[in-house]
Amino acid sequence: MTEANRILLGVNIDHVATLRQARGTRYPDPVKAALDAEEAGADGITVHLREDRRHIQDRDVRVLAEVLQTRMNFEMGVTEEMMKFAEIIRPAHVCLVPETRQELTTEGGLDVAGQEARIREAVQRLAAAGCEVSLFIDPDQRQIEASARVGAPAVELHTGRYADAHSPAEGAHELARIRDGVEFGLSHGLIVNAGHGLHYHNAEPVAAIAGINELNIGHAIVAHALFVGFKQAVAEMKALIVAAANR
Ligand SMILES: CC(=O)[C@@H](O)[C@H](O)COP(=O)(O)O
Ligand SMILES: NCC(=O)COP(=O)(O)O
Repeated sequence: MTEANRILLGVNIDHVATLRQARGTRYPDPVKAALDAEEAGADGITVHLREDRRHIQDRDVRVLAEVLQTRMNFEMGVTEEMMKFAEIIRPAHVCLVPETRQELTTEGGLDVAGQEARIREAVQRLAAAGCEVSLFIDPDQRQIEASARVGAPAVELHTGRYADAHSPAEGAHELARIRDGVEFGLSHGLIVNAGHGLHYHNAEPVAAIAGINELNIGHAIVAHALFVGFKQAVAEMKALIVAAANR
């Protein structure tokens, strides 16, 4: 019997909170979504506490830290406010992401190469708080090398350009960049995750890349959950990526 290839699914619940914040209600509760996701096979829960608090709120993160059975992947911008918050919450994983106020969603990867001293200091502070740090970067050799140099144990490759490709040729080109990035990251001793913009029709080729550790997927799961329920949406995505990783 051959051993199955392992691939983890991190479920991002930000957009459950987006729906709640649209009306300032108490529902839908991202904490309930997180617990349902765990029951349905999520390996971790991802939340992005944005500086403008457009979706996830501080309280959501505090409650999740107390109730999650799996682990939290806390996405944050590299600001002193977020650093202090993470040092209090001490999530198992912290993913450092670039953030700009006006963006609709995270537009590109973190420029680690352009600010190594600042990112190194953040990685060291978070590691001292017991967090495993990953850096959300474009699949770019220069950024991967810089991520290894600053001492991050993991990177998450931004799959947005692949997801937004306008033609099959562009999609294939972006997928090849991700595949090369995974190989390059592994050769530098990094744990390599990926995510952003992945959905039920484009996640399989990424999941099939050998050596990839985890996919973080949110918007598409939340959208599908409207029609099939949260647990079913998570279970379908998990089955899809596990099958792709073992094909
Ligand atoms: C960093 C990242 O890719 C996720 O946080 C994703 O962007 C979901 O949050 P937003 O849709 O607010 O960007
Ligand atoms: N880091 C990517 C993530 O958490 C999920 O992004 P998306 O699936 O909501 O685009």
